[in-house]
Amino acid sequence: MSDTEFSAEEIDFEVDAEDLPDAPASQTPLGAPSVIVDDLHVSYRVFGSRGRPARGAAQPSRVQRLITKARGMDPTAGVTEVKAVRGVSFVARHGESIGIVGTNGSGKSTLLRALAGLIPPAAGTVYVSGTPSLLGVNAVLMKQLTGERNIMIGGLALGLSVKEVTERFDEIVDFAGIGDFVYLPMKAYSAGMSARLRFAISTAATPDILMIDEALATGDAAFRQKSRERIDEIRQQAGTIFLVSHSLASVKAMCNRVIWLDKGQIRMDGDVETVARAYRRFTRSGGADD
Ligand SMILES: Nc1ncnc2c1ncn2[C@@H]1O[C@H](COP(=O)(O)OP(=O)(O)OP(=O)(O)O)[C@@H](O)[C@H]1O
Repeated sequence: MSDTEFSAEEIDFEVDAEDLPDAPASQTPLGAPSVIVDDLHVSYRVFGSRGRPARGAAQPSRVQRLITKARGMDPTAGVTEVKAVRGVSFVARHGESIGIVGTNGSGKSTLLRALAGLIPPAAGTVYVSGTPSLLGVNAVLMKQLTGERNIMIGGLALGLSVKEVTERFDEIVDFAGIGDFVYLPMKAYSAGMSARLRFAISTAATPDILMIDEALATGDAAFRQKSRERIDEIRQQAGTIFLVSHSLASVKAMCNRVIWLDKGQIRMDGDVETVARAYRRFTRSGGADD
């Protein structure tokens, strides 16, 4: 779950729309399926929650109750199951760039993490052809280390060799536009600088399947333009991109298909114009159904 909360009014529909022409029709013919999602369900189990457990929620076992008690928590408190993704199915192909939109809590980040294999499905299956990278180095970047060290760690985590990271170092720093800040600990970076460096590292390896979660929310028009070009390059090399974003402008600029999630289910899946129009209408009506 992202730390950031957005209300429907805050969703940034028009940001830099003029700077970002809509994504051109892909030059790359769509290839074979890269990701097949078949009736995927993902749940979180929240322990120690009070109140009535969700219908069908598992009761804590004797061992779980003992652990809860040993931790000084109320052993009678229930286990609540949050069904974050409920029966999602779709096929993504090489060469596609898919935006995932939906209001807060609709399950976008959970879906992405499940596609990347970071959380196990409660039911259903995800088939992946290629290596997924969830703008992936987030987990390994360490704020107390310099950008330079983080470029090496992140590059290695993405499967590059030390030699390859060294060769691409200048290019990554240039792309991120952080100059000599690369020699300072990342905790000294602004949110925008960190986001740009993360993007630069994550796309240094041309992943087969690139998943981006809200990473482009920060960054000026020039950086967004560069990111878009990089995403097009990856797409042309027949990669698949998933972009979770609250900004319809980013989705329109970077994607050629949109999946709209609502309460953990696919509400609409189709071309950018059609889905964006319907989603905009939905959020402007305060999230009420027509
Ligand atoms: N670690 C967690 N433990 C328990 N519940 C969680 C956890 N992460 C997410 N959830 C719940 O799962 C549901 C889907 O959350 P998720 O973060 O996937 O939605 P989202 O569409 O990405 O939301 P946002 O736009 O706010 O980032 C929400 O009800 C959320 O409260």
